[in-house]
Amino acid sequence: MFATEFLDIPPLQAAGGTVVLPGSKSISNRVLLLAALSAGTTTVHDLLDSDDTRVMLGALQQLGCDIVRSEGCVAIEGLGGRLKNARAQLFLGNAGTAMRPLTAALALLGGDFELSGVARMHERPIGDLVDALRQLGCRIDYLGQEGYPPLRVGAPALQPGAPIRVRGDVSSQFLTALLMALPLTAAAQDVVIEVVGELISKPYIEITLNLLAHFGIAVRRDSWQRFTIPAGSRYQSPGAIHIEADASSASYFIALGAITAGTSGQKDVRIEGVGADSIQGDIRFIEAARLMGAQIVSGPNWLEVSRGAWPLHAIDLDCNHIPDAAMTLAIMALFADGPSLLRNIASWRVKETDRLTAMAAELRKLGAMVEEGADFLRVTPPASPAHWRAASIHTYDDHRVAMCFSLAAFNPAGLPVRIEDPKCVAKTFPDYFEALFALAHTFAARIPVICVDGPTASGKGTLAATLAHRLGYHYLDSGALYRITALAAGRAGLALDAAHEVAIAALAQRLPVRFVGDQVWLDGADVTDAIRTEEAGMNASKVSALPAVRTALITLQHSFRQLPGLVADGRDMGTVIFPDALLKIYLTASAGHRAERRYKQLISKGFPAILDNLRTDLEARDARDSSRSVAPLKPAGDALLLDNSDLTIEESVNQVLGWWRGKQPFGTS
Ligand SMILES: Nc1ncnc2c1ncn2[C@@H]1O[C@H](COP(=O)(O)OP(=O)(O)O)[C@@H](O)[C@H]1O
Ligand SMILES: Nc1ccn([C@H]2C[C@H](O)[C@@H](COP(=O)(O)OP(=O)(O)O)O2)c(=O)n1
Repeated sequence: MFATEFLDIPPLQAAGGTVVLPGSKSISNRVLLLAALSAGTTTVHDLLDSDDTRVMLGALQQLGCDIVRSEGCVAIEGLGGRLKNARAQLFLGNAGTAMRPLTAALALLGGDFELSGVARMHERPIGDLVDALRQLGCRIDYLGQEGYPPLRVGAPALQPGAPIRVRGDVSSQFLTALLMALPLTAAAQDVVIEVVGELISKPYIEITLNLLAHFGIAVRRDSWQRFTIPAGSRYQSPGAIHIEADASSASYFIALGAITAGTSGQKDVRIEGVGADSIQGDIRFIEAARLMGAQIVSGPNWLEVSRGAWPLHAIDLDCNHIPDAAMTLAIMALFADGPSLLRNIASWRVKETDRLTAMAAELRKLGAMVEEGADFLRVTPPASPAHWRAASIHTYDDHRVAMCFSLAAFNPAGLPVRIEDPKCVAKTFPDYFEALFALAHTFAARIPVICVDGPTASGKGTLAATLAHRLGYHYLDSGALYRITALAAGRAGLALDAAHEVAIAALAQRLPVRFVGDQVWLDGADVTDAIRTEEAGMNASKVSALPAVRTALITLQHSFRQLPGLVADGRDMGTVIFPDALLKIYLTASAGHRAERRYKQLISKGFPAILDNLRTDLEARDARDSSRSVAPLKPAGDALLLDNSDLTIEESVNQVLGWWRGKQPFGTS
């Protein structure tokens, strides 16, 4: 997951390959609650691991539910309709799929509960559900603003009998919450729910009914107005259940296939985990994508998508049946041959954020003309590539805003897109950007590189690794490659001199090296510490002076240039390996400072060190690195010099991040 302040996505060119999608949030949280209410143990396979499911699991545990996780599945021991803990303070984050159904279930089961969430959750209405539950005799009090969480739930004085009326035109989650909870009161008589007003998001109700059937509750539905839970209904665990992948998440990859030409190796985008026969309403996004020109084929649990019409066809569509996935249509509209109208999407206003306003504001930043109505959005794409803008997309703590706007990186103007707070995707798809980058392709020249070159112990590694961490970029420690080569040569019995240049270069060419987090593996052995000694550094300096060795390592170094970007440190990153890098830093510090830093570093790691010797050695290494014939250590002509003798690490990092921001087209957001 990218937990950075922002993620800059370089201009993307093409996409192809297979993505395996995470489980559906809607199905996951429904199944968790139903499993908890049931008698018996339910083993849940492919459960989504995300913020919202963690919130639900945490709440169920607080209520006394036994939950055992193992590889690929979670076992829930059902409470059989009786809570073990009837007092709890439940913090439910921003998970509507936890707040609403838990409110209903706990209000019927009775106890002393407080349900709260993040600030945005306290702005999301729940009054219609509370009103419906109060008709039954449930005791629910508002602890803040009337009609919104946080709530206190007490013991009910249930008066079953009359039909329960609930509004259906604000959020279908109210009806879902009642449908999932009311079987608790249906032991002796039928329970009837009547929907007041036009029911929105019907497909989500279909998911609820489908899952209830899995758990032994056969709800009778009369049109979309009246639902009857038959007397004698009892939750019964199905034993094991598989969670379908999230059809709303599939929308980003369906759109990806529709707007991109395939890569040379792979024509289509293949999506695994969900097929056209999914029980999720958002799967009907397929129809909308086809209307816009996408070519889609499907089989059991998979979809394959490729570009058909290009540019895409503009559409005029009632999106009430696919409220979440419709956000992706708004981004596809940027690539259409005229204005697209997305209608009947008023529910966007009460989601994670006011999505109508948010989408309009962010689409405009990209250069689109957008008309925002009470319940519609009209998107006119930028008139030509020159009308596109490089935008920093504010994401409003809304996972879907972050995910759908990433696709704007395929703009024809070749502009990057900045996604602010990219970790908000954790709500439903923590590894979304990794999945996107695994399929997306762009020219290497478009993948940004920051080079940090300089003498030993100037702090290159520290600076480069920190920059990479802060930007979500890959990190190349090129010195490590020379250190590993020297180690491998030594282990092969080769003297590190010109006489063995060809043999050492041959070793370097097929270096069996793997970087795993902070660890370095050579041929199956952990060499992380072995390459960090001063002797290893000196040996690296020796092999690095051999021209054939340098040539042998070029391809390996270039292979680190991957989406979304790279920070590389060494001696010749800016001069030889990545001469087109957007930002080149030449980092220095006085020999005295450097010797002292290295001394402290070695001592802290438990390596013996003598300060004077270190200084002599590093000056010898500087001299060799700077005077060799090939790729000598020197600043690139366009490098920015940074002497950090008197700077802290944080000051150096901030200085370079400031330079980096100054080179981006997004302004200083
Ligand atoms: N600006 C700085 N001020 C003080 N110490 C630093 C600074 N930058 C790095 N260091 C410390 O100096 C030591 C050497 O840094 P390192 O990144 O390994 O250097 P290099 O990669 O250039 O050899 C580390 O212990 C690091 O914490
Ligand atoms: N791009 C590079 C990186 C390192 N080298 C050589 C020269 C250096 O003395 C050794 C070791 O580099 P490394 O960056 O690991 O060394 P320091 O951490 O700066 O002490 O490798 C090189 O020639 N070119």
